[in-house]
Amino acid sequence: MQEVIAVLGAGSWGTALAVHLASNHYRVRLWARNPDFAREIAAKRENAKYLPGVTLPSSIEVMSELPLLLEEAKIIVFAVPSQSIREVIKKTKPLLKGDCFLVNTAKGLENSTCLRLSQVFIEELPQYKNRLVVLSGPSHAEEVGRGIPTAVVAASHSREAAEYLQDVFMSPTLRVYTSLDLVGVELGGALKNIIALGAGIAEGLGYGDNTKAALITRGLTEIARLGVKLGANPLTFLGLTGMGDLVVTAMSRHSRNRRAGLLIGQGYSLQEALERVGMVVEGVHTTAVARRIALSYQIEMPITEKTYQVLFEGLPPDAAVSHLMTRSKRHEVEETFFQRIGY
Ligand SMILES: NC(=O)c1ccc[n+]([C@@H]2O[C@H](COP(=O)([O-])OP(=O)(O)OC[C@H]3O[C@@H](n4cnc5c(N)ncnc54)[C@H](O)[C@@H]3O)[C@@H](O)[C@H]2O)c1
Ligand SMILES: O=P(O)(O)OC[C@H](O)CO
Repeated sequence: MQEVIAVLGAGSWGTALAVHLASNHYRVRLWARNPDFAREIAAKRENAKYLPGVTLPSSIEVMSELPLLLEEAKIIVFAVPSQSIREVIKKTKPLLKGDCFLVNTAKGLENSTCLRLSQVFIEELPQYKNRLVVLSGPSHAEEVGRGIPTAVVAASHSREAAEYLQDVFMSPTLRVYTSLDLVGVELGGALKNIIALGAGIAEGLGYGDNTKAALITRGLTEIARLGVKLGANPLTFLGLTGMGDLVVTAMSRHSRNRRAGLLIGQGYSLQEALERVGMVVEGVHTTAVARRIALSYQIEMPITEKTYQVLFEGLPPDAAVSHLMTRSKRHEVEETFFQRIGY
């Protein structure tokens, strides 16, 4: 019999990962904090609110009692929004046995501290530093839940931990690579949501594929600029958790960030857009945090800045695009910057 894996968070991603891990023959327990919601999913064998149309195999136990859920769990997968990660770690902390592995799948930065989420884990649970793995990459729940071929990255401070979780998640439909560049992997996963919001806004304004391609590629430049400053390997941003996730989030019909941007571009307020999407839109907090970091390091992030002004300062979306288009002229490749850092 395979190990028990606890998945914390019965939203779209937690549910899709639970289904995937069950198909890899693990004994999966899925945690929904609301007992009625847990009972509903268990009875229907479907998470109709967050992942309709995907059947949960009978081997997945859905529950709301955390102590029961974590009993025997060898691997604990966190799939709640980034701003809830610390709260859920704190709840989990007294129940951990010591020899389990922790997997973070949330993509964001903590608003109150500007920390990457692995830093939040390590602050709360320093003894788990080498048992913590971040799973990231272009992976929409709606596709992973249906077994559509997908490739992701397992990143960790520990090669052994990354390789262990690579084996756990790997399947004929989910290909898993490993990485030791936690900074690059986490920043790529978090910051792409800002650009996806921007791409959605451009689409909502009625602009075309050229505009989106420009936002994606120039967006990647500013993500890498900040990432390198914070210690990431620039090549990580060309990989699955960088370019890969940026492309899928900016382009996919499943993306919550793109959808929220689309609604804002069409004239809805931020609040209205979030209500209509009805699931977490990580890019909103991330835009505010990334802008704060960029200002403190004096890193130029024009798309992030304009997205911030649209979301929080009432800048009309068409004016934001116009500001970006009429910035002072420059070279595309910032040779001096990359030479300075040795690449
Ligand atoms: N949905 C995807 O395709 C996908 C893919 C990869 C990564 N992610 C990341 O996974 C994270 C979760 O996203 P999602 O799409 O599943 O969100 P979601 O909105 O579909 O679901 C979030 C779930 O977390 C629960 N939750 C929120 N706060 C909680 C708390 N304090 N305690 C317990 N439960 C809480 C909600 O009730 C809900 O069930 C995000 O960081 C997202 O970026 C999502
Ligand atoms: O649907 P989104 O925009 O939250 O994106 C989900 C994942 O991060 C895609 O890899």
